[in-house]
Amino acid sequence: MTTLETRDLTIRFGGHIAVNCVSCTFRPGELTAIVGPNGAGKTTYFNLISGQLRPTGGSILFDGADITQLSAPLRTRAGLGRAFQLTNLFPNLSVEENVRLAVQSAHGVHYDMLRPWMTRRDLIARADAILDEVALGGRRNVAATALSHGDQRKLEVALMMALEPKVFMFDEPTAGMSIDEVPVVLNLIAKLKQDSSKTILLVEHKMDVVRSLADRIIVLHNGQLVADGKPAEVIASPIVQEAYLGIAPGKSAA
Ligand SMILES: Nc1ncnc2c1ncn2[C@@H]1O[C@H](COP(=O)(O)OP(=O)(O)OP(=O)(O)O)[C@@H](O)[C@H]1O
Repeated sequence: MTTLETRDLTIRFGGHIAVNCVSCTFRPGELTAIVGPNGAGKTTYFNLISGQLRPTGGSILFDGADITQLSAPLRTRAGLGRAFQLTNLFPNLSVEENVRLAVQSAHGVHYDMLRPWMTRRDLIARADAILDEVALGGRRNVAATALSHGDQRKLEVALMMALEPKVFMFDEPTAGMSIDEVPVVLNLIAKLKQDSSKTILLVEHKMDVVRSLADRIIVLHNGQLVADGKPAEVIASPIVQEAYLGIAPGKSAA
């Protein structure tokens, strides 16, 4: 079964082809790491899938439906989860308020003067559980904008979890985090993996993170898909050794 598929997905910026005819399928219960050197097209590929960019060629299928022309918000509503950027959210609201709003949105609960949201104990409990999972319970009353970089990344993950998507897309989720903050996010992703109905895509530079989490690795290089397979096979392949890890054939990877 396939949740998500890109067919010959392509985008040109002027004369430069940032993503070049990438065909790939993503399945539930599988965490696919997307790796490749700087400028390989990983983030652009993510932006195409989540709808931040429109392709110049090819198509994207989600649950069998062609979503190539669907807006980013509609893709989110359909179940494609991409970590939010706090600038697009409510930076002056507290951590707790942000998570509650995301939970509320996921359950289709809108502002209702006759029924204050505080009566929805189930949704409040869900928001509290997510805050605990991302280890932000102690920061619940802090304005999102006042969080440390690491805590902001955790809040982004919390908001994505609150929306209960079918596909989770993580773009370097631990980038810029201090060493003691990293395990919280990695453990969260590992926990998400236990739900076999979820499809997880992870763009990641750190090979130790990729090794510990990935069921499969795809490699982008100059916008093209150059390798796709089990982590051990892909890491050992000559193209990854040379193009990505910068290791001459015949030598072993670190
Ligand atoms: N909006 C844009 N306009 C023009 N060129 C762009 C645009 N976005 C990306 N590019 C170019 O497309 C190529 C792929 O960039 P992208 O950010 O997707 O690479 P990446 O693999 O995510 O790199 P990194 O690992 O450094 O984040 C780069 O050459 C980049 O300069």
